Amino acid sequence: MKPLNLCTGCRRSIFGTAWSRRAFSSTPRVRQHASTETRPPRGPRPNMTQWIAQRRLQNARVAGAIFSDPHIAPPVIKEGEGVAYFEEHVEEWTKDPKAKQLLLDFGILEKDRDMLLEAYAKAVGSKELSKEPELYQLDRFSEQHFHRFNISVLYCNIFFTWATHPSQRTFLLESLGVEPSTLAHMEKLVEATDRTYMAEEHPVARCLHRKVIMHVGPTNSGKTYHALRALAAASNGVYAGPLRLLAHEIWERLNLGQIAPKGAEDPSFTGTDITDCIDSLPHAAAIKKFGNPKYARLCNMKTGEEQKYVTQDAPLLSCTVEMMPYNYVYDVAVVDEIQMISDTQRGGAWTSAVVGMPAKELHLCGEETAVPVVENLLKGTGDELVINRYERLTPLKVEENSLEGSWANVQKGDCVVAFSRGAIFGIKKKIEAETGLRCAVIYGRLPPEIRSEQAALFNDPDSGYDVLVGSDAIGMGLNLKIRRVVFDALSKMRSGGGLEPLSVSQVKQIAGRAGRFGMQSADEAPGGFVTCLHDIDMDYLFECLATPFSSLDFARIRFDTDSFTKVSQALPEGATTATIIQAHQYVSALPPKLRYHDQELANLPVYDFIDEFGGKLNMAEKVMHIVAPVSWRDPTTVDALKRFMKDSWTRSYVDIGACLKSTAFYDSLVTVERAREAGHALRNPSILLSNMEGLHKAVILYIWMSFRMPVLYSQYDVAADLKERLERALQWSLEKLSDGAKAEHASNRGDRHQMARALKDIVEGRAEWAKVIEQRKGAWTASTGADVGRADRGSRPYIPATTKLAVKLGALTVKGGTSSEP
Ligand SMILES: Nc1ncnc2c1ncn2[C@@H]1O[C@H](COP(=O)(O)OP(=O)(O)OP(=O)(O)O)[C@@H](O)[C@H]1O
Repeated sequence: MKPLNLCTGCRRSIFGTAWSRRAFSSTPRVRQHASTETRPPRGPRPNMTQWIAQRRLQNARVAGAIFSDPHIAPPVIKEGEGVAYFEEHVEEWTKDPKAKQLLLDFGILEKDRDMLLEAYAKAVGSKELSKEPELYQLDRFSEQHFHRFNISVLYCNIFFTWATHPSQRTFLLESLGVEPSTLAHMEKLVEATDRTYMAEEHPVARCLHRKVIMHVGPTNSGKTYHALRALAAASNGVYAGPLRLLAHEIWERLNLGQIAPKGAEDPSFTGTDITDCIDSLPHAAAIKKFGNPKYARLCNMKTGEEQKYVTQDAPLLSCTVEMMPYNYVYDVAVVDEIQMISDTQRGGAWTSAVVGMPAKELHLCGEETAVPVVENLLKGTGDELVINRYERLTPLKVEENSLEGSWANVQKGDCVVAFSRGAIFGIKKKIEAETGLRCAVIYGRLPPEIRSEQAALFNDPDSGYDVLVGSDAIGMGLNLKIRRVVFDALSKMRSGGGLEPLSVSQVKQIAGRAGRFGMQSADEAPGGFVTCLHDIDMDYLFECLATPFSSLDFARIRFDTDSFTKVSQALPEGATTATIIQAHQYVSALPPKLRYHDQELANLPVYDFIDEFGGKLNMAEKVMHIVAPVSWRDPTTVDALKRFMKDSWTRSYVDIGACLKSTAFYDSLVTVERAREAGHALRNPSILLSNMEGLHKAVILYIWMSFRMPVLYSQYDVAADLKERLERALQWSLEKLSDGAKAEHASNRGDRHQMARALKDIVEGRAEWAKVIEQRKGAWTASTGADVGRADRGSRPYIPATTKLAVKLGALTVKGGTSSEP
């Protein structure tokens, strides 16, 4: 991105004439620029634009070291210079010890490996491969590589394509003397990893001629609104979003009739097909109080950790993208936040939905950036694509001035964005001390339920909370009444260490949360504002907001049990989990603009853990543990997983109490509960909070497992109780941090809670499930074999209620103690 040194006049033309509210009320002051004299009080902060330029230069200098050092970012290769780079650096890759070891791990004999690498380097160096750029997809070298390891992956990938191409066969076998068994082995590996025709992996979707409708535009432009109206009008359908918070919200809104179906404006519209029987529904009162009975739809909900069934055969389903069902044909499917298709850890779930969702009408909502990759994926499916583009519904204005480094300038309705938990609590403390305003907090480690509570406190004008301090977690899934977004900084810690600037997309997403349509009070002009704490960050803010979105480079793909099994069979016996995953990445032939999740490579040490602790797991269970929601950088959840696995060896079931109650994290919960009962203040609230957040993640992991291995992880109810206790304690602790705020507010939040209770009632009773479970038990015993046997020896196997219902609905197939869910 080129730095845009915008003068005031240019900014006006970009953001419109009314871009600064302060400009109207006061004489514009002379902007201060970075210098030692004007340095903000927090210490030296580099100008973002200069800093990015410096980092790119550093990256270019270390190009030679990229293959071996995972912490060095690959260089940015300019468009058109990719092929030259490929040819110039090939020898470095062929001599890289890690690349050599990898090929040995893949089962290539040392002698053959060295001959092949030498021949490959010669062939590339002599421009032989550049004559067929399409076969080797050499344009991949010009893509923007901000992800570690990618260049090494490309070299290896092209190496396999070259070595197994029929045109090389005679040369490699006869002239070079490579063993035929080595070539046969490489061919087997290439075949096992081949995903070139991934569209064909979804035969049900391929039988339909789908209409794919993309709703694209900036935040707050009504994209989801239009897609949801189509869903509310469909005779059956599914909504899939990135967060369980979002799945829950849409579930609530559909059941309560808060989404007007497409066509409701038509005078002949009489209501949905449940209008006649609304009075007999358990949530009739809630529908009448909180929604429009004419629009109410029956909708179930399914996330990784939670399932809510309003009725056995509800025509609609709201879920998280990973939980999308692929075994039914729907009339309408809505997939939200489609730009997440390139997410390095979860993007594969969006790719599968785009290619394989069996829906006659598939709505994809999100940023314009995703259009090219979706177009590319749909080339392989033959579906029809329609693109609807939207504009922001309310203006977003950039303020001319920063807060000049002072928290005293924070106002009611502001949302301050910072990028570490420590910074968030520090800022909250300062704002409360300097302004007397009260701050709610939202950050990624906080459970979604608590994030939602904190958002409700901020939105409620009578709660006593005026300001929100949050991380980029505010960027998605929450309807927030933000008047102005204030960036504390425009850089954040990268996962491998060190700071990195926020991307244009991140800045736009976060800034765009200000001035949400329909969230303003009647006396406020529509629209939102954005600024920074420090003057020095303002140029980068302007630059990001003035930069058009650049398209996503690629969509992500994930491995599944099938590919994992195939690849492990093609590798030498005893290949480690890490090697199986690397083979997917380094060998696989993919359609253009597709990449495996980076997560898989970043987590390699973690897979040793699966080998060490998961010795008794079968392939499907291994994959399940790999994709489980474990924050591998969070020692609490990793430790919890270890305890769960060890417990499963020694006991017939995983005892959540035995695993978690002896930890310091559980002690923190007890300490907070005692303080709450006694009405005492908290000592070290930050540590207590952090411990409880970790424990919450461990409990969520247990619940996630209990849906997939219900016999082994049999204490769903105990885990659910613990989760609720933790959420109450977390919420109370956060409120305690704001002395003077209305602590009792959370326990008496009026309508919102009434509505939540009413919706809880609509989930069917458990007696009916128990009957079904009895009927199914025989079949289970036969199919689960050892697992049920083990459970029977210990204690009566307990199947979580929600799993029972899912089984009853045929939504889960319980086999080998594991569901067939992703
Ligand atoms: N035509 C409309 N009439 C009434 N309300 C609308 C209309 N379009 C959008 N809204 C409301 O405006 C708000 C923003 O819309 P929506 O959530 O669809 O935007 P979006 O572009 O998907 O935003 P984001 O990407 O930020 O989630 C919502 O509260 C939605 O109900």
